[in-house]
Amino acid sequence: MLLLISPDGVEEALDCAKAAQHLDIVDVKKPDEGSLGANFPWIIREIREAVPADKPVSATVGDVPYKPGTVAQAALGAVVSGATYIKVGLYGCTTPDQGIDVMRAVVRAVKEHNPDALVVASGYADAHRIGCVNPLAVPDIAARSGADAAMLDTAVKDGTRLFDHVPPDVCAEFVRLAHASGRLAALAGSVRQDDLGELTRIGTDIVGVRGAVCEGGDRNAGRIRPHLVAAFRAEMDRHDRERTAGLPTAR
Ligand SMILES: O=C[C@H](O)COP(=O)(O)O
Repeated sequence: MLLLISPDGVEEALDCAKAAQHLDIVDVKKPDEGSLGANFPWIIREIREAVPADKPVSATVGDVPYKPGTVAQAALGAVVSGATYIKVGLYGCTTPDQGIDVMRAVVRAVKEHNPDALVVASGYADAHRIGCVNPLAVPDIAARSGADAAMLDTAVKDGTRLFDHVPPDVCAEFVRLAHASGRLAALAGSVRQDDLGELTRIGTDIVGVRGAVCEGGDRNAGRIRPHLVAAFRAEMDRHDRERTAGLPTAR
């Protein structure tokens, strides 16, 4: 399982760089603009320069409306700025067809610029609270649009978590559907260390976190701390080892 960490700007990205050996992807977002809020192109560039070259930088394009042209341009901005994972939150898409329209436009805009960049279609575990597309529709949206990964995060960061909205057996189905079409499955949403056993067991490819590696577990007031990133990674590695050894993934 890969670890994606979301700093809120250059200063926190530098802290991520200090913990670079413990993480796999640095994810640029602007939390005060939403769960998948988009940051400025120059911040993506600065963060790309600040983190080691062998660590991919991801950028969120926002909690986007159903406006394929607008979103495609934003996605191009992210990839031009140096991101190689482009994440799109399908906030304003109420049907799978709308999600596919948006993601097809994004895939074309991104891959024409950089065929190696990965496009991530993200839905929301708490979709029922915001009226957007059902979480289990996201793997099919990813497959039919040519995106590389299907993801879930939470839209409302109020302390509720991924498994509060989409229980582990449904997340397992999400992962199964993504893998069935050859996509990666990424899961996030106030994930904590004690969720890692389940996330490992169901075969999650990428886990995304912020709050769990911020001081006090507070994604807003707390800052990302390298020692918390290291501790989170150690727990991931423990579960990975147990899974590889065929042991039950204990908490
Ligand atoms: O993409 C990952 C998100 O930023 C997760 O943030 P969170 O762990 O605070 O919900």
